[in-house]
Amino acid sequence: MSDLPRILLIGSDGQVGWELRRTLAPVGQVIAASMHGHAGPPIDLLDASSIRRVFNDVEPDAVVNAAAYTAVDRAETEPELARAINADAVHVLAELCADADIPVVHYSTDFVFSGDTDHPYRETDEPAPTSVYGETKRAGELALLDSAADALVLRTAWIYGVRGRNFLLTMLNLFRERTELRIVDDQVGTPTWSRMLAEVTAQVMHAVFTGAVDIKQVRGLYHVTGGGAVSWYGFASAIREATGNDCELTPIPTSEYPAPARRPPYSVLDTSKFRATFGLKLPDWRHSLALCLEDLPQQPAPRA
Ligand SMILES: NC(=O)C1=CN([C@@H]2O[C@H](COP(=O)(O)OP(=O)(O)OC[C@H]3O[C@@H](n4cnc5c(N)ncnc54)[C@H](OP(=O)(O)O)[C@@H]3O)[C@@H](O)[C@H]2O)C=CC1
Ligand SMILES: Cc1cn([C@H]2C[C@H](O)[C@@H](COP(=O)(O)OP(=O)(O)O[C@H]3O[C@@H](C)C(=O)[C@@H](O)[C@H]3O)O2)c(=O)[nH]c1=O
Repeated sequence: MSDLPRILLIGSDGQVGWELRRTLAPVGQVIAASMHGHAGPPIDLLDASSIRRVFNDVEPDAVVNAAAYTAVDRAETEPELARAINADAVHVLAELCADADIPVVHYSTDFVFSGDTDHPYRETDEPAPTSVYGETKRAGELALLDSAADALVLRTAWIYGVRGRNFLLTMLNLFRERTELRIVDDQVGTPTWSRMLAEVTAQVMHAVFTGAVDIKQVRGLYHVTGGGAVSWYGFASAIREATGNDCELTPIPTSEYPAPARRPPYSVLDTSKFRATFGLKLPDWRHSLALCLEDLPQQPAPRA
């Protein structure tokens, strides 16, 4: 039997969850729960009894919840499903973690903000979500922050990586298929590498387990993204440049890319509270993009 603390990781097949499996391994004994139970117990966040059963079987020393309903456009027509996963299930987790008196880490999103601003959002700024996804994620934040649980709610943004559904992989696929792409240039945020987020999460968990920080003192809400800011067009251009693709990119306004869900025009997050509390650096998005691209199994060949 390992003396390491037992970490119940929920959503271990998602893009962040998959990275957390590796980064949390030196910090604790990771029990990787997921919908389909590939690497650990199956769990269905739509079923409170499933959450309670897994929790009681695992007897965790901490919980990390990386599961969520993340289909931003589809959520507009499936609000009940999005709410059940992003808010109701989190409420159940909050109660379980509070009763067991164990820490819980949870992720939220820049989409809790309207984006009608031009300065980086701080944790003290009032959320005003303009999409079902954003609304349900805000409800999930409150389920933890208003509970007695020792919760760390990490609000992040624009996650990409070598796995899962994300903008980087979408662009690399489209670069192969198309000669021209039109990309919105009036939504500004900060791309965040899934592995970087998983690494800082592990460092925070380590600090909590070793007592380097007192969870009772630091519990609460934190903004955690890469550094810097860019539009989706700027991000696509950087990916194109770094991978030597010659697909032509045209900047367009959001009005020319209609979608069911409204996205915030400006959702840069001020991460100074997180950096100061935990003494951690958050690399600039360009730096992380370069590291992530090194890790891609296959670079698409530039067209001849
Ligand atoms: N992606 C992004 O750009 C951003 C994400 N976030 C937040 O970060 C966190 C991680 O996101 P990310 O890794 O991108 O998300 P993914 O969509 O990649 O992964 C989410 C995981 O949750 C699982 N899941 C969905 N429904 C259930 C359910 N009913 N029971 C159990 N598991 C379920 C999914 O399983 P399956 O695949 O089988 O459906 C999937 O593996 C989330 O809280 C998200 O809201 C915040 C900001 C930006
Ligand atoms: C494919 C494509 C997208 N776009 C735009 C649409 C959209 O405004 C933007 C990003 O599109 P995506 O669908 O990849 O990303 P989107 O679902 O908006 O991403 C969001 O996901 C959720 C989960 C979050 O929490 C957010 O932080 C954010 O990352 O790019 C173009 O302009 N042209 C294109 O060809």
